[in-house]
Amino acid sequence: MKSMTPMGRLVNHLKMAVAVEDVMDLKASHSPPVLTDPTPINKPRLGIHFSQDPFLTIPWKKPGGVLDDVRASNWLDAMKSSSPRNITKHYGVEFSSSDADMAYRDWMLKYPSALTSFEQIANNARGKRIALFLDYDGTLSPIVDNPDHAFMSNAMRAAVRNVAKYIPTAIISGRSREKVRKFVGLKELYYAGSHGMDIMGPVHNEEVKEGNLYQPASEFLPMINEVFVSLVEITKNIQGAKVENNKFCVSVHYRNVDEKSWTTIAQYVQDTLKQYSRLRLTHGRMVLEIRPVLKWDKGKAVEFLLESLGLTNCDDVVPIYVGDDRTDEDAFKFLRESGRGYGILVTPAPKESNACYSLRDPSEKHHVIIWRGWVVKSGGVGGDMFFRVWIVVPDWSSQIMTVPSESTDARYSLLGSNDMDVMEPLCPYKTLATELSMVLMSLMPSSSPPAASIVPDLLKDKARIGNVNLVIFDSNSSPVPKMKSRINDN
Ligand SMILES: O=P(O)(O)OC[C@H]1O[C@H](O[C@H]2O[C@H](CO)[C@@H](O)[C@H](O)[C@H]2O)[C@H](O)[C@@H](O)[C@@H]1O
Repeated sequence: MKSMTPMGRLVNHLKMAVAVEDVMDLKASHSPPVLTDPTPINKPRLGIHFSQDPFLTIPWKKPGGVLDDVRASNWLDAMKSSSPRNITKHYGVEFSSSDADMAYRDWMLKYPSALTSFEQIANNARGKRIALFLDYDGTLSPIVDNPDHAFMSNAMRAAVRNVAKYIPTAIISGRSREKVRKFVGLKELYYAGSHGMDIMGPVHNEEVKEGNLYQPASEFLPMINEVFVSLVEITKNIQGAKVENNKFCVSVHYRNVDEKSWTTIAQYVQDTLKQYSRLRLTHGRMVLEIRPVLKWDKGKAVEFLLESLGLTNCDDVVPIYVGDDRTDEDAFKFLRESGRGYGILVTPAPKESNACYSLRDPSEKHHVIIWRGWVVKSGGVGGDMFFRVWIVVPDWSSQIMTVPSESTDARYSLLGSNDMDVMEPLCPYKTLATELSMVLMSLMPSSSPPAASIVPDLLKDKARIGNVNLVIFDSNSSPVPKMKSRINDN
């Protein structure tokens, strides 16, 4: 029997999901989720087991809006602690930086660094399939004051593009799907916008603009638009406040608002929510997020995508989720509770989490190392068999890379945290550079000294390298097969 492609499985799952929605929709007034696939939907097959009631049971409820993860009296505290920008002053308590370091080190006993634990994670995943789920803001892009300027770097984009060649990769964001997709700019990924309420598979055919969608909250669209307009209006005189329409949810940003006005902004949001009993509030980093009272979150989105990819109930699948925010906890929790995969929390300050590992420095280079590592470990580039070849440098006069033979004494490791530094001298060959760096990583014995400080010198002085083999890289394909044959030639 012909095996189904991931996209075929997604389409299939979308059909099932609509059926799920049928079961969920006991109130009959739902419009069905958008489904661009015209095939009629037949009987339900519940791949994902949802409760029959799609709405949250609210144990604590005021008339009107629902305060989800905080009580009204704690809004201000929650707002203050929502974004640990300065770890020497966290939860209002001053720390010396050495105290903060020590606290962080203690905390890391519970949430070890994903960087230093990479080999261990990779060994546990050996021979298994990895699925990668990435949050966007604060994970792939640095937190910045203006949400419209939260761009990810080209190096990060290249790394995600590369890992997605070998591992199913999804972006799960609180942003609208369209916006986050525009920021990321990679059509080959899965995207779940609006905290997972707007899911789309990769678009392979340029003419099909929207791909296949799953939008479990589509009935809330008019309500969300209404709330957006009203929040824009009432907050317009609060300097620095910004209201963002994320399609199935609305973000009210207070990062640039004077702390004295936070109570006012919280009051406005609370007043608005009172008029909408079917909306609830969650907290993000310096942002209040208003969303439907639906049992749907980033954890559900991960579950949905695993199902769509045919990766549910498989012992050989290791889902990895990387995120920085409270809303990512739903995904960490899903992985933890289902006993599968690992959550990696990106945070500069200790905090309780359902993640297993941590990344302190949200700087791109750490992620890049990890994604490239996954490519190597998943057999995409190199693999163990290439661990005994030495170093790669570009020949600047042509797009030819040179590989010293084993007779050279250039044994340097790129598994340290500085290998992005190696990329810098390779800028003229940016596309190639990422491939190149991945190969380097796969080629270097992990126990050897860091190459980062040495490679720039090597680039300047090729005479030091000794015997070289020439390997022509094609930036559109993995360089390894060519390299392999070249090495075997010797
Ligand atoms: O799930 P995410 O992809 O992490 O999205 C969550 C929110 O991210 C954005 O806000 C955050 O990042 C901004 C840019 O760095 C920052 O200015 C803001 O303070 C952060 O909260 C986005 O603008 C929101 O709409 C998302 O809900």
